[in-house]
Amino acid sequence: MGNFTFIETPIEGLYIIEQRLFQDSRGYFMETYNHKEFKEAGLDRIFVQDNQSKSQKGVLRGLHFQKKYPQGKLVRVIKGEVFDVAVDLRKTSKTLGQWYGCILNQENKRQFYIPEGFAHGFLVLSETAEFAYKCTEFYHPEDEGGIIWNDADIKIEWPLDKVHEIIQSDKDKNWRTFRNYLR
Ligand SMILES: Cc1cn([C@H]2C[C@H](O)[C@@H](COP(=O)(O)OP(=O)(O)O[C@H]3O[C@@H](C)C(=O)[C@@H](O)[C@H]3O)O2)c(=O)[nH]c1=O
Repeated sequence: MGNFTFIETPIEGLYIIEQRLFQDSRGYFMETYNHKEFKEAGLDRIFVQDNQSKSQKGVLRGLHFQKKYPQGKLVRVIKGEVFDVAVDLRKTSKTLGQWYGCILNQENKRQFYIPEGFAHGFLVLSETAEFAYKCTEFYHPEDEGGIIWNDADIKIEWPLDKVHEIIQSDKDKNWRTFRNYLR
């Protein structure tokens, strides 16, 4: 039996991943990535960059993607809690424009696998959150794209009742709409 459970979501290619937790008197141990097991689950990807960020409550990062150099992302929360969202931007997908969101926190230790072709973002629900992720492509700042977080067509149900204010970068306040992206 493997250490990972891959849970399908309503959007093809998006997975919630749970790991076996080995607890003992010292604390716990878990694998967070295992190429063989991911490959057996159909996620035969090479990750080339690992990132980590810390954010205050109410911080909303996203919705980001890269155009010519799309990134698959394996994301998780080390400390705190976020509402994490992926939006299907694959132009031939039957779920184009649909979103899926999940709670990632230090207790559930869930990971979220977001393949290439999605926009990604998250809202921090705890006082602070430390977020870590692996990417299948390098960061190309000149190639970065985005969709506005509150797009009227995508209609993400952000849990805004759990934060007092939304804190964003100027870049993230000014992304285009999904309609504009489709043109
Ligand atoms: C993402 C990234 C940023 N940076 C630098 C550029 C900038 O000066 C600083 C902060 O960048 P940003 O404001 O774009 O960081 P951030 O808003 O955290 O961007 C991230 O958001 C989430 C939602 C994602 O999905 C990620 O792929 C990534 O786009 O870090 C890198 O050097 N390498 C990277 O891979």
